[in-house]
Amino acid sequence: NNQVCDAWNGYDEAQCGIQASSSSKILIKGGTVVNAHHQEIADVYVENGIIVAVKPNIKVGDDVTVLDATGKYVMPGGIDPHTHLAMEFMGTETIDDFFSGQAAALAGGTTMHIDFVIPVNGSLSAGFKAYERKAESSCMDYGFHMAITKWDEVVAEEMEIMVKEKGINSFKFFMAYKGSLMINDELLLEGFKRCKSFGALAMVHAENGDAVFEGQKRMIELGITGPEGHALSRPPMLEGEATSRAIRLASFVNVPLYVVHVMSIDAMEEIAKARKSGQRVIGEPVVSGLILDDSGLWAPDFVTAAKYVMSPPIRASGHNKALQAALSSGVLQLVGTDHCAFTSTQKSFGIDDFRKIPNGVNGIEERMHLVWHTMVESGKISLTDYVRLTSTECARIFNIYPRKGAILAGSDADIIILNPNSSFEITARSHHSRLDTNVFEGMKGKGKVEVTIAGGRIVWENDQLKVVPGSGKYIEMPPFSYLFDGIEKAEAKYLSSLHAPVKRFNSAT
Ligand SMILES: NC(=O)NCCC(=O)O
Ligand SMILES: [Zn+2]
Ligand SMILES: [Zn+2]
Repeated sequence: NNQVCDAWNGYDEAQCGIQASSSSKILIKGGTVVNAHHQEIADVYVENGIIVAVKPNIKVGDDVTVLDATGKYVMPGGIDPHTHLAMEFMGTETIDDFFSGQAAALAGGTTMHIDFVIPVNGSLSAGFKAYERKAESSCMDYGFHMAITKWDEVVAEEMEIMVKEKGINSFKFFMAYKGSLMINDELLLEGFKRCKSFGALAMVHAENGDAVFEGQKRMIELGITGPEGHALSRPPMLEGEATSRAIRLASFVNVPLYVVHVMSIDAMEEIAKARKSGQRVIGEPVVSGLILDDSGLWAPDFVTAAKYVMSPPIRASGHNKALQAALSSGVLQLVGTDHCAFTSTQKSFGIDDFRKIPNGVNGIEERMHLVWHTMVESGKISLTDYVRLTSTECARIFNIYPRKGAILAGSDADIIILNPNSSFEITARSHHSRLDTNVFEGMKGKGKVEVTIAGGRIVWENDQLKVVPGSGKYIEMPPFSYLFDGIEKAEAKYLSSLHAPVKRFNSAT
């Protein structure tokens, strides 16, 4: 039973059985295998979901599916560090659930994503349970970050359980969304301290939520109620301020920091400054911020303009190019999507008031193609950089490398074959998300993912998806990634620097 399960029309679990075992042995022949630090012409042999060998001229028997990759690139499947599938947000729920969002991802060459668990009434364990259920229909591997939306002793204890028992090694703190997800600096500090003690990565949505609230009031008072009011109410300076504050507080606590969806030069420059000073700060741009500018938000018709509403907002032209440069120069380290899909009907909740437009855009299916087109085709980055930015660095940061993010013997068989001479075109008509719009509508480019292999199964070939609900695995992510290496030495140095003034003070009194 090897059914094609249609993510748009839903799927019939009875029909979408476990795939035939014929694809459990695969040989990819003659392609250029690209890893983050090396590329070579080699064959890749896969058995039972694992890469068994990577070398030239592998000979196999008749029971093996052979894919010819001559003239093409064989690369680790993309890992998207930032998605929101089946997320309840702003009075509604994202249209892509774990099945449809992942099917779309696979069609675009992404084979793993990390989604954000939102606590239920502040409870991390209730949130985790809810997301376990949401993810039951998964057709590709996934991991979880956890959001922290309130603070008390229970939350502090549950953080430890999440890290030690549930495979979560990162916590996101929202500095925006006043009145719902936003936390204050006191909570941010408490959370950072806890993250540090468990070797978990602290992540921030960096916008000054109080100032955004004020900005929104100003817009409404001026009679600006359309989608453009969204961008006008939360300018780049508010993203820069929050990024700087989070960076300084992380430095104060001496914990590594990950800034999600870096959308502006203002935020990027704060990250650049901190990294230059030696602080461990990771900056994640998302594909919408890298590629688009804010012109769509000014479209005269609401449906078009509202589809671009996300937070922080898509910025004026110039920010995107600066973020691309920061990515190629190493100031920013990996690319996510923040895939958070709301239909035009859902977006129309805010037809009279931009504050009610559900925030979020698509990208999970488009990221690999758009980063290829914008960064590799244009000569801004190398092939190996492409693999690092779309896959390997994410695996390293979240401590699952080299199981993920590499084409090496022993790694999971999550592989794409990209044809640099073939082309792609993005339209809502043909994409695999359930969304009825696409913020990248009409974009075309060279370099197409022709085959996706996830967990050793060929799930995308000849423009056809073959996905099996329930086949995706939850990937536990252990704490203390490389970002924590040596951090206690820096701490010891800091503490010893305090001794001199303390001694001076003691001898004077
Ligand atoms: N980014 C956005 O607009 N929606 C998703 C929630 C978040 O990441 O802030
Ligand atoms: Zn966010
Ligand atoms: Zn997000």
